[in-house]
Amino acid sequence: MELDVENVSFAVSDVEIIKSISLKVKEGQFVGIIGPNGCGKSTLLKNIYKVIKPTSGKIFLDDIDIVKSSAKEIAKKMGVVGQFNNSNFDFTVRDMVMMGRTPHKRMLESDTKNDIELVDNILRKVNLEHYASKHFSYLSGGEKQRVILARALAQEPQFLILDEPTNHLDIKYQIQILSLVQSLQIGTLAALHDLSIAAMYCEYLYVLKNGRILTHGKPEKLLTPSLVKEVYEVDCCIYQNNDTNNIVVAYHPALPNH
Ligand SMILES: Nc1ncnc2c1ncn2[C@@H]1O[C@H](COP(=O)(O)OP(=O)(O)OP(=O)(O)O)[C@@H](O)[C@H]1O
Repeated sequence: MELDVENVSFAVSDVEIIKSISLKVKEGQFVGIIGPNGCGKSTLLKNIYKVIKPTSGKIFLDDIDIVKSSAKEIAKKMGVVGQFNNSNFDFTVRDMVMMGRTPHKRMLESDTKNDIELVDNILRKVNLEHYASKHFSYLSGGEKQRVILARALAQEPQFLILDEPTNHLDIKYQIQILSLVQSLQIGTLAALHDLSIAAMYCEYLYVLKNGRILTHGKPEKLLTPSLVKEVYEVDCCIYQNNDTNNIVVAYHPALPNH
């Protein structure tokens, strides 16, 4: 599915947090949003996954008007891994992942053999098969993050929204989870903090600053030391690793009184 965001703004008490943002995620593309803390990444994503409503603008997933459609209708197509995933209820890991099937069910419909097999399969993919009967609230941050991704995958989404999905993950799971998402070959829009990781997985990047799109492009062209300086106020060098071909961003430490 293709995401089309057109001139979306969102304001709270007349203060515009995101300003006339337009972006596209084409069929099967993995697109990243980067930018400093507080620039509006989560606010933009929340508009797209319907937690908040844009003050103006249009959001379409293929021909589905996200602003006008019901949350259940959207959940059949779009999986979401949000930033804060604390649950006040003491569900098991299996229960949490099974919740991903809800949009595809009628009220009070019980779990089918297919649902159970699907959930088992996804738990294996995120290395949580031995955690199925553990309580979600007792898990570590990284384990919780993998459960939330597993729940989104159980929705069998045709589009994914990820808000800093690798937040709590060690490097093995960062790579495992993003590779897993990449292998799905569905449209994905992800807010990411780590620029080297963003360059490794994203085909296209949008840079947000002060609630606006500052620039956008393919990582290998877009990411330059001057852009990083402008956006993050940090000096860096950027090179392509000969062994992996990955683009690597290496930061200079800040000098005292800098
Ligand atoms: N409902 C709200 N009311 C008032 N201010 C808000 C609201 N939601 C977000 N903001 C403000 O809007 C700005 C953008 O927040 P947002 O969470 O979108 O940033 P972000 O780019 O995701 O940041 P981070 O990288 O730190 O997660 C912040 O300054 C935040 O305090």
